[in-house]
Amino acid sequence: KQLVSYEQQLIKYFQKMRSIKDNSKSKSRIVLNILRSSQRKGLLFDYNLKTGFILNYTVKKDPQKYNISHEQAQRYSLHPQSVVGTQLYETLGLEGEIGLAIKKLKEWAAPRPVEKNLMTISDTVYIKPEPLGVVLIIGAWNYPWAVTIQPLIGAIAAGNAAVVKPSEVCVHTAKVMEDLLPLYIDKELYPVVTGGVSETQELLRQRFDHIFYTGNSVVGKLIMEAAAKHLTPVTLELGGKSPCYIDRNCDISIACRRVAWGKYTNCGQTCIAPDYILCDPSIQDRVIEEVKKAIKEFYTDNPKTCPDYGRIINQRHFKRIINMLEDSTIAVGGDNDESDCYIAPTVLRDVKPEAKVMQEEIFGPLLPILSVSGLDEAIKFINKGEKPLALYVFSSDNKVITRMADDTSSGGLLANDCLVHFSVNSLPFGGVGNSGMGCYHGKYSFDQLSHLRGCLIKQLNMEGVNSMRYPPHTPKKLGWARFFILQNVDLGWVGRMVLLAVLAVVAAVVLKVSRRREKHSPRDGNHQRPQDILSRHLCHDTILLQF
Ligand SMILES: NC(=O)c1ccc[n+]([C@@H]2O[C@H](COP(=O)([O-])OP(=O)(O)OC[C@H]3O[C@@H](n4cnc5c(N)ncnc54)[C@H](O)[C@@H]3O)[C@@H](O)[C@H]2O)c1
Ligand SMILES: CCCCCCCCCCCCCCCCCC=O
Repeated sequence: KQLVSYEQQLIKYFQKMRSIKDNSKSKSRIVLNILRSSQRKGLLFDYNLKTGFILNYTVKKDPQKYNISHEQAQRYSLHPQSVVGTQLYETLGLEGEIGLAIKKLKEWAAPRPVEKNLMTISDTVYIKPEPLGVVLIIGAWNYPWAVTIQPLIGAIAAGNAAVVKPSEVCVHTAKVMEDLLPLYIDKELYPVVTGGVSETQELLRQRFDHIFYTGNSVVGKLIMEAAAKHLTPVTLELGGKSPCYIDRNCDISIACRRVAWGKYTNCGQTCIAPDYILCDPSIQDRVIEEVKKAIKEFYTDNPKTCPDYGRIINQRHFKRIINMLEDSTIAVGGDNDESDCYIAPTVLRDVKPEAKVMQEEIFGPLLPILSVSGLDEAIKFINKGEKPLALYVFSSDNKVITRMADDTSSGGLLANDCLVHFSVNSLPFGGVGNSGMGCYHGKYSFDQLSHLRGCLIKQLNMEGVNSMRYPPHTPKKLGWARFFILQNVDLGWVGRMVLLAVLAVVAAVVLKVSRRREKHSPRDGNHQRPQDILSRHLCHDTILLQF
């Protein structure tokens, strides 16, 4: 019943929207009004809740409908992962984000009172989150649901309309999104636009209120350039080489199992995969052995036939990754099959910083090991490169972890594990420097896609207090202004009222006295020494503070 009346309301609004031609600003404003009340947002989420999961099952169950074979569905349509893997790595996170947004939306969207100073003590001072308008979401192919729908959840929660542009590289997923999203969320508020680079470029020529892009740093610069033409703010979720330091002092077997999971999940095509290992040469052989053991444990002796081991997304990427092997020594794996886009989980030993595999983000199942003499050298090496999206450190010594955290910078830092920080929705997820700007997940998505409007509501009374800011400006008034502006207060409601009354009386007395004095002295005739003025003001401050 509720949904029916909600839809009727929407229809009414859409009719109104259609009558406004070519004025995206007012159109989006009307869109926003529809979405503003949290109850309505809740209803939208009820629609959305179904989305990710139905997408997953529908295509798996009925791939013919999308004109693709079961094998293609397995490989490309949702994820180059297994059916269960897709849920673990993609839709589980979406479910969590949707649940959290439903639970917290009222709190996130509510006005946020802020600290006050003496000047604003009797005013209402707060931050009002408001929608930005229409957001353009450009997704990447490697976790197509996670990186496209998760920003959409934030956009909807924050009350925006959004244009969704899935990556053309995962062509089947894009088709599925285009077909199925409109069945569960409103196609006028959240249209899906498919297509390749030229379609994305055409979209980028339009004026949006925010662009949320996930993909590589080269295209990230083009996105920012296009956005600059309209002064549109951007979130750039980029990639790069995420280092992984394994300290001598740690349980190497557990560390390597976790690193192997982080690296070979989705065949290494994960933005936060550990790109390479830094370790002392004395533990390299042990590391290789333990990673090898983990590969066997996860993907059997023959990963090619293991349903949990993925494939490279296409032959262009396959060739790019194989080329990186050229000047390095293979310690584990290395076998591959171009016709099947298969590259075995691979470990490379004694890799030099100049090696091909170290020149760009690998984004594939190759794990180079580089020697460093210890933590200092590891930190130096990391700091020579661009700031990474993720930084991993494995150690049983908390001092090592703290030093790594203190002496480096990265989008996120994870000690003694890989990838899982992505699933913690109380942590901001995003890059820094070359790995991106802005962040999302949980409340951060809401804030990222909202305008945090600073609001100060005054009354027209208490004009006497304002005399200190009106000309003629005098050192004395400045002293008072300093005091009123620089003192932060948190006295509670009763305390505020008492202090306010006292201050009003004091201000009135002080102003009366100073006006009387000004009457008897010329306006510019102030010959007092600065230190006298200062000490007098300090004295006033002290008296007032005693109140
Ligand atoms: N930080 C993150 O959350 C995150 C998540 C996933 C991937 N990534 C990074 O993304 C990269 C892999 O993705 P990709 O870049 O191969 O994805 P991609 O090729 O799918 O490109 C991403 C999007 O950019 C658009 N695009 C491509 N070329 C364009 C151009 N010239 N102009 C305008 N738009 C263009 C595409 O249409 C697509 O929608 C890796 O570097 C990875 O680390 C980052
Ligand atoms: C106690 C067992 C809990 C198991 C939780 C497992 C959660 C796994 C979450 C991994 C997250 C996958 C990373 C996806 C990154 C997508 C963006 C980059 O490409």
